[in-house]
Amino acid sequence: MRFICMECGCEASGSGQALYRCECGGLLDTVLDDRGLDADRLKRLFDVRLSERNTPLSGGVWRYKELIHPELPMDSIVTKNEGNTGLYEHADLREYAGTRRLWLKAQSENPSGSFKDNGMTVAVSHGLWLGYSRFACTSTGNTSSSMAMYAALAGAEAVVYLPDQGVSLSKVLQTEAYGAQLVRIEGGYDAGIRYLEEHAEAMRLYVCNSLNPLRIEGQKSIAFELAHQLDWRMPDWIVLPGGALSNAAAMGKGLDELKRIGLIASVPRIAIVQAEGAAPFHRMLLNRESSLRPVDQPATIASALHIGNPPNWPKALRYAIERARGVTVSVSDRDILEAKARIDRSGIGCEPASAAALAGLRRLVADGTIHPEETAACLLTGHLLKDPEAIALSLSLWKDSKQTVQPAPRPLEPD
Ligand SMILES: N[C@@H](CCOP(=O)(O)O)C(=O)O
Repeated sequence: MRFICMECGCEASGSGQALYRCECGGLLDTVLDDRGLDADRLKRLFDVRLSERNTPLSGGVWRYKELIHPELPMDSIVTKNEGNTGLYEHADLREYAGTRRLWLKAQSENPSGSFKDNGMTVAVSHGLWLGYSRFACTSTGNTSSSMAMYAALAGAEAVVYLPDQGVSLSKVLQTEAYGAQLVRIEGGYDAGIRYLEEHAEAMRLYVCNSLNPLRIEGQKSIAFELAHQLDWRMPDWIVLPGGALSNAAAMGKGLDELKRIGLIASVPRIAIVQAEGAAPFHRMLLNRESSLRPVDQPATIASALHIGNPPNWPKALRYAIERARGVTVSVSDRDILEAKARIDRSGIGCEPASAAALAGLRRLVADGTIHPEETAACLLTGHLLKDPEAIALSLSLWKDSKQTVQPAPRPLEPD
């Protein structure tokens, strides 16, 4: 696997070592060697693997191993057959969004309840291959739950630098239940990333946050599985929530590779939806700025979007905006809760961050960016049970909006 700096273009090397950033400070990106990859042969291979049950390559990530981590030895793979998640259509949600067709890809059905598993199985497997036995992250709760689960499966140690702001209690409990050691830190996710960048190497900790390029490689599988489920014919738009922007970066990179190999005919456009109180990337593009100005105090009901300084913005810019002709939009917490209530009542269900995708799609159709005749897929990133407080809030919003004065029952007339 080759690691190239996004800033200076240098190739980073360091055998047996975890690589996150170049010496110049730029993010590292991986380059897929697509020589010899034949689209028809790959399609047949992926179909065969899909038809198998409970083999390491039958899951929705490692099924696409050739496009994710070709050289990783099979005995380093730690997997729970993650991916293989549902793709749903629901008439009420399509009507609410206003598009001709709408699919919802429920990464919330992953083993730890979020899309993080797609990337984490790859990051942890790669770390084990390099010889690490201690895995670390900072997190608003989904990343830590996922990392703790895979570390426990591998019999390794998990250390979580837990922010004292913007996390959901049930996600923290899930992380602890998988046996992770929790170290409280002051500040939010952004402070945690700064801490790990400074100290992880000295503590021989393998960092599993999405600034680790292997996380992005794993998350590309969401694009691959979506394409596979739709028989390699993609919708016009893919709409996803933007916090740390790993999803946007991975989706854009995955689509770019699918197109290059000839597995899809064209790259769908990407829409990134940020919460109004944590929208530095949207603001940067809106103001045509060339670099991101962090939001000091992110504020949103969507715990997974509680991020003011998304580390992956250069990758999201390259892959989701430039190569996938992407757009950004921001939505209010109220919009998020309203969309969440609809997704929950459709029987699919999700956490608030995921609902931002549907709220954003509705906004983009209303403002004319997306045409009603176009088709879209929204990515649902986390499970409904991840954030119980938000369930209560969206339920009361739903009940208020539906409250009508019931006519008093009439007494029965005697015959
Ligand atoms: N929502 C995330 C925050 C971003 O984490 P990362 O894994 O992309 O670094 C979380 O669950 O922690």
